[in-house]
Amino acid sequence: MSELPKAPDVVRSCYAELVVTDLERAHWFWVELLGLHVQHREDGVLCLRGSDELTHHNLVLREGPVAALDHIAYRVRTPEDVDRAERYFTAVGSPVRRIPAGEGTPGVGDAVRVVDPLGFPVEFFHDISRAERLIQRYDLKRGARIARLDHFNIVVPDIPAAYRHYEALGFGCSETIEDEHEMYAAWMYRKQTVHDVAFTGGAGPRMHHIGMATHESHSVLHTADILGSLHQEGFIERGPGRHGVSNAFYVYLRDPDGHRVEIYTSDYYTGDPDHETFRWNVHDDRRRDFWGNAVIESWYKEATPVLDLAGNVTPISESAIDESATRVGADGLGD
Ligand SMILES: O=C1C=CC(S(=O)(=O)O)=CC1(O)O
Ligand SMILES: [Fe+2]
Repeated sequence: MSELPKAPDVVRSCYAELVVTDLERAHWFWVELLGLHVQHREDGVLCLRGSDELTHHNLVLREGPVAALDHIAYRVRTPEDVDRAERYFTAVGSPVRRIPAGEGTPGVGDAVRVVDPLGFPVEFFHDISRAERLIQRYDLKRGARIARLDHFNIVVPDIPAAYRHYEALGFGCSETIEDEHEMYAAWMYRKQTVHDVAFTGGAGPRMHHIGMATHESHSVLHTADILGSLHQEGFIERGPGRHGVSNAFYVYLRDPDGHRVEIYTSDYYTGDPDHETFRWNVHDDRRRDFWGNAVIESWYKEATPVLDLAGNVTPISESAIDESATRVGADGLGD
C-alpha cells in the first residue's frame, strides 16, 4: 500500500454542530439553563461558546427536521493543515468536501468536511473569528459555568478500528477499558488533557455526547441543583459522580432532543512525550464511576444519529461486543 500523505496537525476538539427540532426549546436548555454565551444568531442557527473560548463558538445549534449530529470539528494548527486534511482523507477514500470561507458554519473560515473511515462527519479548519474575552467576566457566568468544549464521545462498533484511525492522526491514548480479549473503550488526545475524543462501544456511527468543561466540581453539583429546583430533574441522566477513567467529576444531561452533554471537570495533564496509557479492567466496577455507582442502561444504549455530507442520516452497524452485558458489580446489566 503506497505511503499515506501526512496527516493534518490537529490542535484540539473545538466545536460540534447539532441539529435540533425546536431552536427556542434548545435555547432554553443550552443558554438559559446551562449558561452558554450566544456569539451569533441568524435564522435557524445559534452559535454558542463557553467563557474561556476565545474563538467564535463551541457549539452550533441548527434547526432541522431530525435531531442529529451535523458534524464534529477539530481545529488544526495551520491553514496548510486544512490542505493536508483534504489530501489525507481523499487518500484513505473518504467522501471529502472543501468549504470555502463564508460558505459553511458562521465564523469558520476555509474548511474541509469529510466522512471519516468510522462513518463520522468531521470538519477540519484553522481560520475562525475571534471572540470577546469572557474569561474573567464573572458577572456573565451562569448555570453550569461552562468554560469550553472539552471532548467528543462517539459510539463505534469497532473500538480497535477507531483507535487505529485516531492513532494514525497522531492522537495519544490516555486510558482504556479492556479485558484479556477485548478493548471496550479508549480515550485519546491531542491537547494535553485526558481526551479530545473517546470511543464507546455500540451500534454506530452515533454521537454519544459532547463533553463541556467547567472549572469547579461545585458547578457540576450546581447544575443538578438548578434542574431539581426547576423540577426539570428528568434532564439529568447519570451522576453527579466521580469517574474512574479520567478522574473527572461529572454529570450527564439529555437536551430536549435527547442530545447528551457531559458537564465535566478536574481531569489531568497528559503532555509528557512518554505519558503512559492507564488500562482499566472491564471487571473493575470503579472504572466508569469511582464510587461504584451503576451506569444506567440508557447511557450505554442511547445516542444521536449522524448525518452524511448530503445531510442524510447514516445507517448504523451493530457492535460485536457489549460492555453493558459484562457482569461487573453495580453496573453489569448482563447475567
Ligand atoms: O469523558 C469521559 C470520562 C470518563 C468516562 S467513564 O464513564 O468513566 O468511562 C466517560 C466519558 O467518556 O464521558
Ligand atoms: Fe465524556
